[in-house]
Amino acid sequence: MTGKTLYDKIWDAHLVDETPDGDALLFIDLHLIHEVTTPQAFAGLHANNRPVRRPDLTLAVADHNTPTQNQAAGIEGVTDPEARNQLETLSRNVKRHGIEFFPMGDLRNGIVHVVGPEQGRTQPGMTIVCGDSHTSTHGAFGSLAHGIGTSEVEHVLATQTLRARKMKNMAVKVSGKLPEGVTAKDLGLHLISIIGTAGGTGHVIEYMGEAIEALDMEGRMTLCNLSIEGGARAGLVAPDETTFDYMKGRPAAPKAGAWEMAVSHWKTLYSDRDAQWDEVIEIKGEEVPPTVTWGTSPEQALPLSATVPVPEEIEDPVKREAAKRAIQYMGLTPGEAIAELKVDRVFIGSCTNSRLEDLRAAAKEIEGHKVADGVRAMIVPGSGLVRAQAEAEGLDKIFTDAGCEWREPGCSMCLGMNPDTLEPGERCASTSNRNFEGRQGRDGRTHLVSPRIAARAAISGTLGGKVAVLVN
Ligand SMILES: CC(C)[C@H](C(=O)O)[C@@H](O)C(=O)O
Ligand code: SF4
Repeated sequence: MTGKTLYDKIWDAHLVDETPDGDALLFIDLHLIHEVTTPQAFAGLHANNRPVRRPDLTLAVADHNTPTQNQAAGIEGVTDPEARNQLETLSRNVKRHGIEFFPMGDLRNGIVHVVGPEQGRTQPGMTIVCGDSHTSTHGAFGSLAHGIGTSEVEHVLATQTLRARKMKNMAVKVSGKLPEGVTAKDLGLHLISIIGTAGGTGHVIEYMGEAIEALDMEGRMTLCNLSIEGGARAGLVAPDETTFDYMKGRPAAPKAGAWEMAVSHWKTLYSDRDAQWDEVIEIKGEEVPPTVTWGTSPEQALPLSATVPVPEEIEDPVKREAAKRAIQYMGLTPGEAIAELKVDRVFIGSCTNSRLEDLRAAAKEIEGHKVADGVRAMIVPGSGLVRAQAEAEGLDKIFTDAGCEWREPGCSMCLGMNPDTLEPGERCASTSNRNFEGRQGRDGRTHLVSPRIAARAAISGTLGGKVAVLVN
């Protein structure tokens, strides 16, 4: 018998039933919900007069369309009628079904993919779903975590199971060490530039190798978060001491004797040496450059030191056309240095990069500098707890002294469903994960980068982050 991958192990442990042609039913250990993708799901339940099967395995937050200022004013302070309606509907639904909810303004509230791990609700070996594609983030703990659609949200609410089909196994092996200053964000974007946005389609990606083992949990979450942008619904990292250290003592983590038992189970969660892989990608850690997207797709990513592609030099006709269009939308000139592009805005936040380590990395660059003239920089912590801890460490002071805006938690300008948006034509260095046309506001231009590069862009005014030497 051949060995199993980590994905195979979690799948097998959660299989309730499977037909011979592969239609399976999986038990779901944790269902995360937010205001945008649940209203119809609850409405469907109510129409059929069904209860929520396991409110105890469900956790709700309000994150996508919450404003990032004056959250203390509550829903009353939300002016957009659609946003307000979604927030009110969620509050009503969680109350009716006895679901734990961290409302806007609660210190524990924040972006769903920051809150689950922070609370210790996300645990190794679990199956985790949410009506949100970046649920892949939670795979950093060695849990099978992926996004689902609204009709599936209704199904999980009603039954605590999910209809699923087994995906394929892809291994991404990263050997050696990442160069100094190169982060999980650079690695994720670099990988997508190699495999493309469809490269992981139909697969679960397991990240492994020395460079992955060396990542902290924040880095692993960043990388797993980006799996969906590479086409894979889920990403995984096998749990290890780094995982257990992060989890220990978190509110929902197992306590006392249960902790030891949990850890000994979690230690069985790895891919066997003789596991079968459908696809293997190998990357040398040393060769991963600081990476930035220049276009309107996460795969249009290049080293920060590169120049904007010249479409005529691209052989593949589909890619050539895509590059032409992206260059036009992004207001670029073929052949110009990416590092020299001037930015108008900087956004440090989103479920990709809004955790404490991300803010620390940004603060390290910004400390003692001022935001460049004409640049507006917004720092949006991923949760109220991240915000409070950052303040306890004085990071907010570093940011505000430099002239950055220090905001309250939420998805914010990652997708601009709240008042935080780009103006048409504005160029933004953003630590988020999507850069398609209009993502951060109509005609806004997004360059996806690490917190380190974003912070340097804020103080230098250019993507490449060279702080101008002032001569007077
Ligand atoms: C609103 C939600 C459905 C969406 C997603 O699933 O990813 C959002 O979080 C995003 O990042 O675009
Ligand atoms: S921060 Fe962005 S990517 Fe993450 S859940 Fe919110 S909108 Fe989606």
